[in-house]
Amino acid sequence: MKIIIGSKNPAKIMAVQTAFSDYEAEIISNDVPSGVSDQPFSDEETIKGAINRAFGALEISGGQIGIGLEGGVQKTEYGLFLCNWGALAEEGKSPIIGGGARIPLPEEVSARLLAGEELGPVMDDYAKKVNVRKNEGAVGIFTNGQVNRSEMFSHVMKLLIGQYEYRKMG
Ligand SMILES: O=P(O)(O)OP(=O)(O)OP(=O)(O)OC[C@H]1O[C@@H](n2cnc3c(O)ncnc32)[C@H](O)[C@@H]1O
Ligand SMILES: [Mg+2]
Repeated sequence: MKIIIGSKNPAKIMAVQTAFSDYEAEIISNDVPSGVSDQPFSDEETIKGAINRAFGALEISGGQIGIGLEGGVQKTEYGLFLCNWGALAEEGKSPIIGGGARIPLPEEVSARLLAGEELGPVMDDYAKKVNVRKNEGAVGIFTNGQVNRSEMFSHVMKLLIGQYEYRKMG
């Protein structure tokens, strides 16, 4: 089975590899456009990005399964929350969707996003680190390393693969 991930981000790739470790699968990664803004600003937009990446990955490399993982933020009464969504695509079928853990962002970070900046660079600046988005992620920083970005996406992957298996059982 050939599985294509619609991203070259190592935190995402690691999550997909871990999730499919019990499968005999060839896993390929490819940069695929999300078709939504670089900084998605709602669950809907983030889900759409994940689905676009999943089908885009399938189209580019012609495997059996395309995976799209997308990060965004969602406004709530309690502040701006991190949101992360995943989609699993199979040719001719409706996409399987699953969402990740969510936590609020500190006011200082939210204000910059609301002013139009992207979370990736803002996090590097805030944490005084390089490439936070490819490593522990915002979730890793704000949970003191208890849950890093790859673990968060691993959980999303379990939700996707579980639903994929359930669908296959008929
Ligand atoms: O290469 P791709 O797959 O695009 O990976 P990415 O890190 O840009 O991730 P997304 O496009 O899914 O995320 C949308 C935006 O939010 C940022 N982002 C999302 N989650 C993050 C996190 O946990 N830590 C830091 N930045 C994050 C990311 O850098 C983008 O600006
Ligand atoms: Mg991106």
